[in-house]
Amino acid sequence: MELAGELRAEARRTGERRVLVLAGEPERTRDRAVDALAETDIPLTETRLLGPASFLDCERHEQSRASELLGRTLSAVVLDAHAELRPNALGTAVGAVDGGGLVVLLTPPLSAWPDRRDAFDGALAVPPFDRDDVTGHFRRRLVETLRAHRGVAIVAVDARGDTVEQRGLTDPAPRLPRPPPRPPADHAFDAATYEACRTDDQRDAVRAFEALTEPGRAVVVEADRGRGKSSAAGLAAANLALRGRDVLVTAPQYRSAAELFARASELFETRGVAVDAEPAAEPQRLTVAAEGGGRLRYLPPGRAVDLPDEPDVVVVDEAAALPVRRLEAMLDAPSVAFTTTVHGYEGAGRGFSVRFRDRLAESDHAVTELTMTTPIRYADADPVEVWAFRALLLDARPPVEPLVADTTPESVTYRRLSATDLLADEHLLREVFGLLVLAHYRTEPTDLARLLDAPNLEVRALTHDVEPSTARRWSPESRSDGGHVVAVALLAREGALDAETRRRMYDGERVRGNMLPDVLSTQLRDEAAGVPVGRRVLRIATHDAVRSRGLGSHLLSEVRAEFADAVDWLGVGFGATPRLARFWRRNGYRTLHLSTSRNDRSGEYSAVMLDPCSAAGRELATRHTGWFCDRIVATLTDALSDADPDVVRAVLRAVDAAPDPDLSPWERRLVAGVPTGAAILDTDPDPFRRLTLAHLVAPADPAALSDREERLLVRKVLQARPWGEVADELAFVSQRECKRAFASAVETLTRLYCERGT
Ligand SMILES: CC(=O)SCCNC(=O)CCNC(=O)[C@H](O)C(C)(C)COP(=O)(O)OP(=O)(O)OC[C@H]1O[C@@H](n2cnc3c(N)ncnc32)[C@H](O)[C@@H]1OP(=O)(O)O
Ligand SMILES: Nc1ncnc2c1ncn2[C@@H]1O[C@H](COP(=O)(O)OP(=O)(O)OP(=O)(O)O)[C@@H](O)[C@H]1O
Repeated sequence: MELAGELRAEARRTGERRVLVLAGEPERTRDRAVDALAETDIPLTETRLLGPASFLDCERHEQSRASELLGRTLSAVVLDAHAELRPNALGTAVGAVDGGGLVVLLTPPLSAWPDRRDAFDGALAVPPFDRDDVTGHFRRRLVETLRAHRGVAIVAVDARGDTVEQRGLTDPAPRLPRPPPRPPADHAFDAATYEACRTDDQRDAVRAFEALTEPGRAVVVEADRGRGKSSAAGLAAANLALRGRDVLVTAPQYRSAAELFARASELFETRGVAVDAEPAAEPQRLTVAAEGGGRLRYLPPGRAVDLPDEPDVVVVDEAAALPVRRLEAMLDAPSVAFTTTVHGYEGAGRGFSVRFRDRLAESDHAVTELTMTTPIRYADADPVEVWAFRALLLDARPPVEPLVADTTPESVTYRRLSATDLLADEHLLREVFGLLVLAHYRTEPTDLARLLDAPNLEVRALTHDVEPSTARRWSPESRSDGGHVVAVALLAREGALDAETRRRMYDGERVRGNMLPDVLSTQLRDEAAGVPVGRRVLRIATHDAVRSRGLGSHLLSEVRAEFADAVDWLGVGFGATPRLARFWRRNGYRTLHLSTSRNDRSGEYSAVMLDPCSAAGRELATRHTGWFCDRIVATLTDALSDADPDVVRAVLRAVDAAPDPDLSPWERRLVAGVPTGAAILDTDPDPFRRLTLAHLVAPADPAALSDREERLLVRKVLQARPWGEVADELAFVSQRECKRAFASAVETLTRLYCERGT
């Protein structure tokens, strides 16, 4: 097959990538792939195979282990999709191939592929659904994009021979090589640094990093993958070290920061600067040998948060992958840089924006922000990037702000969007997916497949209808009524599980989907929790230009109106923050559980809340509320002793109960002795805990205690923290002062809860 050689030649000439699809029976396409690669000059050392069969003499991984390819620079990746296609593996495969390289995709005959159910589809079939309930929309759309996009060759392979359906050659006019960037007009780092930059974007990023020379600065660089942000940080970090700064670098794995260290080492070398490197294949510590020289060191995030040896500058690479709590800890350094990937082939992460932006803005650091767009590893106009971004919706965005700016709850329409509706209208699909991406930590290509094909998921949205003057032009086949998506909710059907599934779940076996029944039956030991049926709000997001206008609440009330007669409960599990807990409470959801370990990604404790809709739902909620009230005090002094007091307050306030402190006569005398200084908490904290719980869950007078008094009760009484620590945290001038405030709070609680009926 000469086509492969031609594709490779064109890819090399243009610095772009090409895709070769070989469609047919597994063995035939595998044989063809071997021939095709042999026809190119790509060595097997620069080739990887993703799939179950070892038919090429190169490194091979299962699709589930595609992440082994992340950050690699390869000339060819062969993805064998006969047994299954995992969308994440497709994204990762494309992302790992450099300009000049080929992605080879082995598939069943394309016309039949969408209707076949494969192993990945099996994973979308969560109980009580089975594989036949899964649809093939994602793959149908994928095939359409393969057929429609430039740079994609399709060859049908069958017993009669090969049929080239499309050649994938684009015959581009020769392009002038990109001129190297010139140093900026004024710059503090030397010219050699700027000469080492590959693009104007990278130069601008390095220039922005100059700010870190001073304390009190923060620099944020956002880019899609492969734009050279780690390298920019490396060039800057080397300069800071040359100026005597101690630069601490952290990243989820050293692998990501390795490029940063590589650029820094190269710069030291070109400048002829002697460095002491840690003697290892991958030096993680470089110290400038000259007098007054600084250093560059890597520490994993868990150690970096303590800022050992008080670094001058901290560089956090791939910040979106770290929990917000860790990012916050870095703000204690004099200057900090954060680089984050917005659209990666393996998924888009907006965690950084979602929760950290506000905290950064509130910090004392002056913030400089920058975006890098020009790719470095392949040419700017690479058609394979265009195809992959479209096929996997990696660049989906919500509508631009002016289109939605005047939205109100009165101007919107509630819409039930089926997968067919979404597929019929690419704009609508992009807006829905874009909103989900923008508002959440991590959205992967697999999430798109799930949205389009999983039988247990439903999409509900609010659209804002546009005035004719601002309405975008609709293509003739578009079936949308012209509204723009301003809020979206993704709902998962859960529960209604048969006895056998419930038993397996209760015994600790993992049952896909069904997160709330799973938590309630396995962890909270209630086998019957899987009987009622519900809808879990898997995600909800409002366009950030129109938040806090009641749209999220409006969407939830429409969802309730639609489902109240059909389900036993509506529910949610989310990384609890005070604002979010308040949002759910105001919308009628009530706490049943607060997890005892932090979520890996958000770093928050997860809350489970329910809004019962039927007698069975109410029964479920009532018994779990009771158990929650019985255990939460013990958990707060133990596993949850470090939970944020405002999270604890907000989560307790959302409990649907009125716990009775029920103090014995002796306990009342103990509590009554505290305001006068006669008695102390330590004698028996238990009655104080019951009083505090009663007040935080169902206050007799919600304004009786100040926020600070309530935090003090959480920290000291519920979480049993030492007086000194509590006094410091709550900014009391002394422990005495703190104890006095405690005595006064106890006096209020006594008045509210102990004088009744005595
Ligand atoms: C299962 C889950 O999806 S949980 C995660 C929820 N989603 C997110 O955190 C994504 C980002 N945030 C958002 O998209 C929105 O802020 C939503 C969906 C939380 C709320 O939507 P809105 O349309 O703003 O809600 P609405 O106007 O009805 O209610 C506002 C209340 O929501 C809460 N809220 C508003 N903004 C935020 C925010 N950025 N983060 C958390 N809570 C918020 C507050 O309690 C707010 O009340 P306030 O304005 O008096 O402080
Ligand atoms: N100035 C440079 N000099 C030499 N190589 C560079 C330079 N900038 C980028 N590169 C190369 O381009 C590729 C991408 O760069 P880098 O890893 O810095 O980008 P990134 O935006 O951090 O990407 P990722 O998100 O994939 O980690 C790397 O292979 C790197 O070696």
